[in-house]
Amino acid sequence: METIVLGFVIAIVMALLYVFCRLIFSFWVFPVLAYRKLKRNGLDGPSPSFPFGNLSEMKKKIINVQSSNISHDIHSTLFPFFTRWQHSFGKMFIYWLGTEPFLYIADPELLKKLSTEVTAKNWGKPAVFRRDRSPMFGNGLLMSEGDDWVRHRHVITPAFNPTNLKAMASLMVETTNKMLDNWVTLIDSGAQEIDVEREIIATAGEIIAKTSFGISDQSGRPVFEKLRALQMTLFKTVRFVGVPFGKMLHPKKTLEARKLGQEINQLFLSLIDERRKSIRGSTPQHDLLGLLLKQSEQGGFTKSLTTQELVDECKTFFFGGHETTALAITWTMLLLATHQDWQHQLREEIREVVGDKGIDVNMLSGLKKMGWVMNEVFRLYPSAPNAQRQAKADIQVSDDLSIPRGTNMWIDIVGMHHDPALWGEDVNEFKPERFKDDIHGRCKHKMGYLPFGFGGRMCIGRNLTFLEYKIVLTLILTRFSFTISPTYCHSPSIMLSLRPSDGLPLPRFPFGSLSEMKKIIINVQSSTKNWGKPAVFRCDRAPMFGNGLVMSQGEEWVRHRHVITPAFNPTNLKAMASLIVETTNKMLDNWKDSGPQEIDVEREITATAGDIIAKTSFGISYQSGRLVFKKLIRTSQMTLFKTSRHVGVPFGKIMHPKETLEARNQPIVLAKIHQRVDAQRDLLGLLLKENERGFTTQELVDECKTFFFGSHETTALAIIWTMLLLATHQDWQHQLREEIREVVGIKKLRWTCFLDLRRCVYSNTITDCA
Ligand code: HEM
Repeated sequence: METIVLGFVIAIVMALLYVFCRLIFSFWVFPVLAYRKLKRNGLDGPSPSFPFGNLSEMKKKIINVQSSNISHDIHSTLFPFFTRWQHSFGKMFIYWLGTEPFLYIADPELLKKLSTEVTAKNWGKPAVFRRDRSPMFGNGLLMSEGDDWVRHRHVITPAFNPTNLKAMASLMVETTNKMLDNWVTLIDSGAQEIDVEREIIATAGEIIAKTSFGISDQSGRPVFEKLRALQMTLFKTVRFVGVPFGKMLHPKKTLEARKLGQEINQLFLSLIDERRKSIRGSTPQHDLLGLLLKQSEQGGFTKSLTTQELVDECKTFFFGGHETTALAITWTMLLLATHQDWQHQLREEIREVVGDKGIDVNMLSGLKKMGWVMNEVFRLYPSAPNAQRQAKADIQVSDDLSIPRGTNMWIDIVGMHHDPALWGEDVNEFKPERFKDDIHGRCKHKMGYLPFGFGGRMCIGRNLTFLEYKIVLTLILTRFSFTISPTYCHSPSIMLSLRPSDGLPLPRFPFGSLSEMKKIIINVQSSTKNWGKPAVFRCDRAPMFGNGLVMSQGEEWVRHRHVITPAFNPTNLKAMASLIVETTNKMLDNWKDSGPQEIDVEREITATAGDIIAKTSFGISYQSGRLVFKKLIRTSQMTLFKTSRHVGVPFGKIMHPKETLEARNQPIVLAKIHQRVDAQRDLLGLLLKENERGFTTQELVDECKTFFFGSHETTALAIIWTMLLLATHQDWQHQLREEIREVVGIKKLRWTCFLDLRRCVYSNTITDCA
């Protein structure tokens, strides 16, 4: 017995020793050996500390620089540590992400030598990134290595042949026009600003969903929302990539990323399943997914992809295929807004090349200047700011430089694109003419300009990007012109890709046709989005407003505002007018019939405004509208604001348990929502439509409450105060009545000055009031 126990203990001790040794070797011995080898080659770098490497220094220095002065010198603000280390150690040095040494490269000559030595198949990707980014890209083309990479690339390449790309053009035009029509509606409806970055990303997403996966905006939207959430989880938080057990420092984020990754996998799995079924029944589609499936079913062993590989490719293309292009267009809008001469030149070019006819793909190559602008935008603001590699074998670069197997490399694309030694002293200036007669933009080294990577692993989607970029920009420039607001704040940031950290909102702007251009003001300062509401009020007033538009913040607010704005476009507003007249006349008839006794005007007008909003925004009857309204106002407002409460005091609500419970009014609103099944174009109709696309029922309830309260009482009070002021300023009352008589005419006024109101809430002197 003792021998068994002893044996058991020894086995455990051995196992623990083995795990310990492995950890020591993985996190200490191997990285240090690789580091020493690199140092022997004369490479140096900042001193690391165990186990964070140089991370603490890197994180400390990342400041989100916001400036009203638009400087394109973004390398020194986004990567100040790289700029500093470059000064000390040159364009090639070693730095550490946790316990992983990285060879930093901003030297095009070294890249050239590496590309000649190593074939695409023999490049690996740093294991630390493959693991970290796996919820997003899995083992898709971007992350795969060796023979796997060859197989994937072979299967995917035909999807980007010119015939397939051309076939995508009409969908691109259609989807972009839909976005631009929406801008017009938003402008007409008085929207204060449009977040152009968000709009363009959504449109690029729709384009990739339709063209590569043959799915509608509606089915693609959940994928994008989850991908976006995943991107936020992975790249917006301070994380410790490369630090042993670094994920454990953020267990919540790690689990969230894993969960989102799995949910996205599930969405794609069902998409793939559906397509598999439909392929058997009908002719296969020639989009990316169609090709992947066809190859997988007929391609034989060398060409087929497993279902998991298919899912990973879908994720890679969904993400990689829309955000990068959308960001390039967004940065272009910013640069054209600050360089009106170029905006003008491009518009002129479009006029000459495309004219008033529809866009023909064959014409796009004639848009030469647009090509220069595109290249210059890719230089100054490359959507993919860096590339990573891992050496799969020792690389003998030169007699005195050998890069050992397993070395991770970080290729600083932004660094090279902003290097004055390669581009000259005007490196940080927007000068598209650099690319006039030279596809490398007169860069002193051909490998100094790498917006799409290099060698055999160059971006597979670049031709799709060129096509989409030119189509979208042509349509935007044809319908809109734009300039920049003096309050613009420039703050590029990295969230895997290079983006404006606060989006690119345009405040309401007029639009014109190609022949009649007007100014758009670009206000890239997203102050509205960044305003929050005091938490103490958000919590206290939750029964009344929930997290509806009045109380929502940040991205949530942008999304809600975006959904709701179309409900207030002129067509919808006009349609409300007859209901407003009818409901008001009903109230006035009631006043007339009420005899000489007093009328509480405040109560009457508030109730009528409530009825109006019930009918016009929620399409519900006078009676049911009144019920909701009464419940909301009398319970919430009276309970919340009429009693003396202890807002801001910890557990203050416990001091008023009755009012607190009474203020919860959600069920009545929910019941009303459930009754609505029709598809009207009023506010609730729009919200319900959005509900099907991801607006939660709670958000729906909160918006209904917000609008029920916010939209009737405020207007009613304005009318009531006007009545009081007109009652005390008879001259103005008279002038207004005269004006109405002139403008509207006597026939349309059913009665003026008929009522003899003895009392209203604020005054008992109002007489002859209409
Ligand atoms: C402005 C647009 C784009 C930019 C700046 C861009 C940039 C890049 C860069 C720099 C790489 C090389 C990464 C590396 O070497 O580690 C790359 C690879 C890749 N890109 Fe793009 N890309 C763009 C658009 C697209 C589009 C539209 C798609 C797909 C529809 C796409 C899919 C991919 C894929 C799958 C790879 C991996 C290729 C491989 O390793 O074989 N990209 N891209």
